[in-house]
Amino acid sequence: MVLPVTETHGDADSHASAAPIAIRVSNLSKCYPIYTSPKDRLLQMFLRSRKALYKEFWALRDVSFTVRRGETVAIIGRNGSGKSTLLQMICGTLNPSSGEVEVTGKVAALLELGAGFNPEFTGRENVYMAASLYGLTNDQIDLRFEKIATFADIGEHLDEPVKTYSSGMYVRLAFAVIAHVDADILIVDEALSVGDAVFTQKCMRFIREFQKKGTLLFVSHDMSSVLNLCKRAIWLGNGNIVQAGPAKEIAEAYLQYTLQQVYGEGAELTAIQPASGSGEPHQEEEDLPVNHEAQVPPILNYESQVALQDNLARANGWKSGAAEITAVGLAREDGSPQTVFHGGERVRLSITAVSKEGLDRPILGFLVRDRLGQDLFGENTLPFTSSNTIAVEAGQFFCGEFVFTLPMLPNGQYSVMVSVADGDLYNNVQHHWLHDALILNVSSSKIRWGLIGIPFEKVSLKTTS
Ligand SMILES: Nc1ncnc2c1ncn2[C@@H]1O[C@H](COP(=O)(O)OP(=O)(O)OP(=O)(O)O)[C@@H](O)[C@H]1O
Repeated sequence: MVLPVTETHGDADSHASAAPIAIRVSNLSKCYPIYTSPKDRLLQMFLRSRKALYKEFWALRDVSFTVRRGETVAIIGRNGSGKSTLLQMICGTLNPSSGEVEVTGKVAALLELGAGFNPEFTGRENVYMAASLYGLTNDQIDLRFEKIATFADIGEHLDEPVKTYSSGMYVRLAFAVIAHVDADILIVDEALSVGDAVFTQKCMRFIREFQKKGTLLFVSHDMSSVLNLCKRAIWLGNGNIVQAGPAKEIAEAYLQYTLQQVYGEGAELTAIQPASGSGEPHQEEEDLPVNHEAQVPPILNYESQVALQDNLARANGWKSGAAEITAVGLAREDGSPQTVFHGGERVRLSITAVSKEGLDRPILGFLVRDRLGQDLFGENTLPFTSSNTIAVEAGQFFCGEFVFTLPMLPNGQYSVMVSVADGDLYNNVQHHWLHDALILNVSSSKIRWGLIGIPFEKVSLKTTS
């Protein structure tokens, strides 16, 4: 295995069709009584069912589907479409008006801020309370507490009442608990997005690991997260299933629907089916305008600012003890320090490590990941040094440098994973791996589409006969 190594992402869905059913939702409905005045609500208590002083509001109506063990299924839909209502009934925190939910296995949920913890209790007390609700004994919680606290990483706030927590701290603790209760089914919603980049990455790593064996229901308005994590999606609208099927198909249909809502009736959007042979380009390659100039300035100012955050001391990861990364830095190409960079700028990324036991063929590598943990780009020293490898002795420091053009990234936070290994292309051993040694904060980016931007040199609009 050679650096940078892509961690294996769970592909549980590929065998999902043969797997037993983990969640069965049958004709599930939830009706809320809506009173025009509080007085009517009171009066209704006396009248019981003799006369209805309320209107019925069906938050969910006759919803049925199954999820097999090992599947990751997205639940999407506009605000108020019934997603939380459905998930609360799957968790057992809300009773259905009719229909049934059958769940095989232990369900743990990270649903909306505010759910779950007692605000008057400290974080520590809430961990014990929440974990015991998930069936853990006090002894089991004692044994796992350190891991939960390390995952949450909220320091001394753990002994303060939860009501004083920021939303990020709250989610950190809530996720740390559900990650350590041996859940078979996880339900995660948008609440996750309030965490910072380091925490979100930690959660995504946990989720990807969980996907290898567990069942996941993932609620999101972010279609790129849905496509990245899920193979199947269920679209809810006004309490009904609008469409269910492959995530790509559903996400595209949902996107078209939401765009239609934005455009209104003035423009009707129709789905386009590819005609046979439509994959062929309309123009021969040689007809396309080619710009031969070496350095063409971009016609738009795509500049995005990349602010650097050294996270080495707080980075998550693991080590064997044979070698350790001691510094990671991003500087100008000439090596001079800088804390704010621009997309398209030439930069130098350096990784310094120390050998503890002596390494025959050290390798240093890095990988830049977006907030969902998707690998964007990276490299390791091996392909460049295989013909003149260096050996390092115990106690010796060594440094790998990578000079490249910083790509233009959409706004957001990115983490830089770094690692040190020893070996060659076919046989190498990782010694120190840090998931988020550097954080890149990208702002003012004009890049709107895709994971990475490119500078467009020529864009035109003209009429053709
Ligand atoms: N206790 C309640 N009493 C009356 N109506 C309710 C109650 N709880 C939810 N609703 C209504 O049920 C509908 C579905 O709500 P739900 O919270 O499930 O939607 P959602 O899809 O999760 O929305 P969001 O994306 O905003 O979280 C909404 O119209 C909401 O106003």
